[in-house]
Amino acid sequence: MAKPTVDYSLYLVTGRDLLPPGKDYLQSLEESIQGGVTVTQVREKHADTGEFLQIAQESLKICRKYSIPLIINDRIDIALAIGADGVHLGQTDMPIATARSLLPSHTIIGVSCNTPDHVKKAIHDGADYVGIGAVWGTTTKDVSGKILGVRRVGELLSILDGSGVKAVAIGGIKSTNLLRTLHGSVSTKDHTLDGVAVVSDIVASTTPLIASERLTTIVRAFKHSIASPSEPLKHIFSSPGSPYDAQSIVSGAAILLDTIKKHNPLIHQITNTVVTTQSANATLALGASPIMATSPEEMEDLEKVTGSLLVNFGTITDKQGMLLAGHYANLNQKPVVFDPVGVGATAYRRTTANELLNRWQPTIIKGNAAEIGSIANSVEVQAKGVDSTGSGFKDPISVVRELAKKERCIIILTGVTDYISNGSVVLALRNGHSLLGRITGSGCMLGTCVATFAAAARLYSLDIGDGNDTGALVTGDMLLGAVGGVLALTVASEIAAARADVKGSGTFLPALIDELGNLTPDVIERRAKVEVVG
Ligand SMILES: Cc1ncc(COP(=O)(O)OP(=O)(O)O)c(N)n1
Ligand SMILES: Cc1nc(C(=O)O)sc1CCOP(=O)(O)O
Repeated sequence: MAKPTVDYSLYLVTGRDLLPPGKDYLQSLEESIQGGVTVTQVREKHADTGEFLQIAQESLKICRKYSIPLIINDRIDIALAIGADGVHLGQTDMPIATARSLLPSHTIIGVSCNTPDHVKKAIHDGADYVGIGAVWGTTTKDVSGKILGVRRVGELLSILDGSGVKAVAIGGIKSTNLLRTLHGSVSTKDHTLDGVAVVSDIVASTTPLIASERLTTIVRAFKHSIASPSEPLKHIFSSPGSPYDAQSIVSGAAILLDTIKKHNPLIHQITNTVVTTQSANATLALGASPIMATSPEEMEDLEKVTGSLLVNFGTITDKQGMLLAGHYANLNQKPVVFDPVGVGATAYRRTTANELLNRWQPTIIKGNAAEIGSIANSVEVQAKGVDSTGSGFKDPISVVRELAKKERCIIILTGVTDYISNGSVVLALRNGHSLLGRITGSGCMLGTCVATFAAAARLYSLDIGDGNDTGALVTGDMLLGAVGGVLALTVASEIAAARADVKGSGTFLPALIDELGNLTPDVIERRAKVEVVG
């Protein structure tokens, strides 16, 4: 008998303790399957053998009725007794080889993994799938000291690349963090999860059919979005699928300025106290509206109405607000721009950056060489406070491309030449003026401009009817958003610096705000110095 092909998309792990009062276990299981559960594991941590056997037999009948596989947690004897399709083994349970020798050859065997060594061993021992967890915190099981975060799930998936072993993530997965879980848990070779294993978000629901339908819709949308990513601004590029060329990029970025003025998006900025006013003024000058809210209590409401979010942690006083804002921005498919100011300077900043990046997916990360180096775990460029020392990376093109792939977002590396990559194309932008380096917060204003253009990139995609990808974390061509934001500030700086009334940095700042306000798509296009360099 051949091994069954298992669809791991929505893997229900049962938990009778969590059923709402009055909800019957078998009724809940059947409704969950009707809502889209594709495989079920019976997990009984407190039942004695007789009770476990009975629950397993009854569960099997329901799974057979809907033709989905049934897996037994820990107990080989129960799996054998009922003729289950598989077993799930923990790290301290029976070794895979022993289980295989006892079970029919077509039995699916899954194993829990929390470290790279667990994954390597699972591949070596011939596991059919691994359960990687805990991805988030959960109250269903004690996972203290074992919470991985989505980015480490991605690292474990990288070990599975090419092995053929399937993978689900488990631990704290809910409809509210599912899309983030799926998007964040990806190997550098684009190996994604085969599915997610869920207990409480389904079992604790009074309406498990609706709960599993909600999860199924998200998993399907994600799989669809990954299989058929949307085209960059279609009408600008000569033919569908054509590679980016510098002229099309500049045109696509420049027209976003019209979109900003048309929609006047709200740009939510959690930024540092040094630059709040000038960042808000830069937003207004571009034709958008700033909101500089920081209280955690308002993030859920705010991210429904914003155009984009900027998280700049020059002064980290609002960590809880930052965590929630990014979470809700992801949930509402809004672009998130992360400006990890001075991230290399202290251990606290590094830990905070890690925490934020595990909680939400940035759309764009923008930083100087020291900041980008720190996020990339490189020691090539040293930091001095919030500034870089030295001239930058020997090979900035590879740095931005690799980091964009790893973090699954656009990377902007600022400097005399700015480099931008989406993980495949790398652009060099050579606009700007040295006076930018003589005012405080010009880097932060750049983040503001990028967030404003990112909001426009999303709105543009909605305007042209291309924003319906519910499986994407954000829609719109964010490479163009990044380029537009950088060009706006750097081109405006050149025009401001050339004005007769600008005598130095003091007169430069107001002139810069004026010239941001005077920009037109034509001016940006004419003055842009953009080159595809990789
Ligand atoms: C799919 C999946 N992944 C991981 C686990 C955890 O199994 P284990 O480590 O054996 O812990 P217990 O479930 O026995 O508490 C799982 N059950 N399913
Ligand atoms: C059974 C289990 N195993 C985990 C692991 O990390 O191995 S976490 C977990 C519980 C998952 O429950 P919920 O979906 O309610 O968070």
